[in-house]
Amino acid sequence: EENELNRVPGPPKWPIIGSALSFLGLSQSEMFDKLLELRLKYGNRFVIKVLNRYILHVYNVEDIETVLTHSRNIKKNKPYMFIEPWLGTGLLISTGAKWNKRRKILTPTFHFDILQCFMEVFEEQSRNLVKELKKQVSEGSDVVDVSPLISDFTLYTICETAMGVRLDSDKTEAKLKYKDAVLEIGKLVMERLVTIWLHNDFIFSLHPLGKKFAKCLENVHSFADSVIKERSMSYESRGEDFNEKANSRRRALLDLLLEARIRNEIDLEGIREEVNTFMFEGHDTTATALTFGLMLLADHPDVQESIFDECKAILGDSDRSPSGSELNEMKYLDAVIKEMLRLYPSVPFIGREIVEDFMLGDTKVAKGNEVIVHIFYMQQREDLYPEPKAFKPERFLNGEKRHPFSYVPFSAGPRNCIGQRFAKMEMKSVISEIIRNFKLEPTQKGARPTLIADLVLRTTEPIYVKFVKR
Ligand code: HEM
Repeated sequence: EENELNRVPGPPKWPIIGSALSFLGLSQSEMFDKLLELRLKYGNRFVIKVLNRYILHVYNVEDIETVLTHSRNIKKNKPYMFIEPWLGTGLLISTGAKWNKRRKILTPTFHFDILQCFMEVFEEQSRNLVKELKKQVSEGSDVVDVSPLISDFTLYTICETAMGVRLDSDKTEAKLKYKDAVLEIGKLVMERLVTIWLHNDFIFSLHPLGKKFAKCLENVHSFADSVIKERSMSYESRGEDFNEKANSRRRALLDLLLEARIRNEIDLEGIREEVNTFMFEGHDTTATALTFGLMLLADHPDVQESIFDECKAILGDSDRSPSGSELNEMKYLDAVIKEMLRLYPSVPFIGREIVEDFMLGDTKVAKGNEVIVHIFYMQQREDLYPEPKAFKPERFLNGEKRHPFSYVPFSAGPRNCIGQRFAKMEMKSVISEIIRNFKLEPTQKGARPTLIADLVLRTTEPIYVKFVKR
């Protein structure tokens, strides 16, 4: 039976190698552009064939809805296997019964009440970040490379909330090594993706890139292991007290896992998988969103003033931090964050390997094929968002009707982002704190960085923002 995807347009599908030549040796930014070019050339559904794999790329809202809401096609596609040595089959990568069970164990961590308890940490870390920025500004370094500073903030926050561990100064070196290794892993994985002979695990392990990868794994894993060790020790020493109400703030995701281990629902290897998964997903995605977000704000003083006014209306002249419910009242800031994630969704595309045949309109997508959902480009379609490149938070304020799947920065359906409410609260906390203390200015008005395809959306050059004290 012919594979119906063979009939879908796309770059030439040569025997054996398929379309691989179109991608050979592309840099990460060329790769990003290539996907746009192919869409312009072949339309909102096209197929890339790599060796014997058919990979269907979709940009239509209806197609995206069909793919994301399928209850059994929840398996991640092949490239996710390249990060499996790092994250294991934790929540992001696992599938079937294992995924189901883990999602059940972990869901309570993101319950509304627990998020309220995390507020204290968001607040403290937001204040620390502002303090650090003030220090830099008073020393004359008012133009800041935002990404490293922001990713410190999100890493401290995820470690203290989800892992129950504070990153004190004695961990500075391990933290830096961890962050460098995460960046390096992204580059290595993308390079491997466009170099098909390195898809083979054995060849990769012998290649210099594979050796570098192994070194990075040591660094990320040893950081995660030290966090687990520290938390297990305090968990054991607290004994029965641990569940008392007074300690509830401290009951982090890692504690749920340690408790599940006592009930034999997860083993130590399983805990490592989830700690590695959440440490990465919980810090890098949010840092990316905030970095692009600050860049957009710097370019839009009017939006900054509206955020400032909203904060003032809710908090008056007080300089205390907003509570969880006050953050919930900040509807304008909500719309700002939505618009940031429309233009710069931290995860620009996601992939599935099809395990059960399904129909996409009149095209059968058979078991074994792969589908890529293009969040980034779909959210910039002119027919969905007039003036798609413009940063206009009002889009999300005036009750405009739009298809629910035309906005999916956190994905949707059964495998949506488990941390989305966490991320939004964290972003609101830190953006409001920054805007209450600074006016942001661009170094070059209207400039937009070159984007690259990586584990999350990144740029070829650092993003600089000028901070001026209010
Ligand atoms: C602005 C910030 C964030 C964005 C844009 C984002 C986006 C996403 C997206 C698109 C997915 C689906 C990925 C895929 O199918 O491959 C996802 C999954 C996931 N996210 Fe997030 N995320 C964010 C923040 C967070 C945070 C703060 C956490 C943890 C505290 C987190 C934990 C996860 C996990 C564990 C998954 C896998 C869920 C599953 O498959 O069951 N994310 N996220």
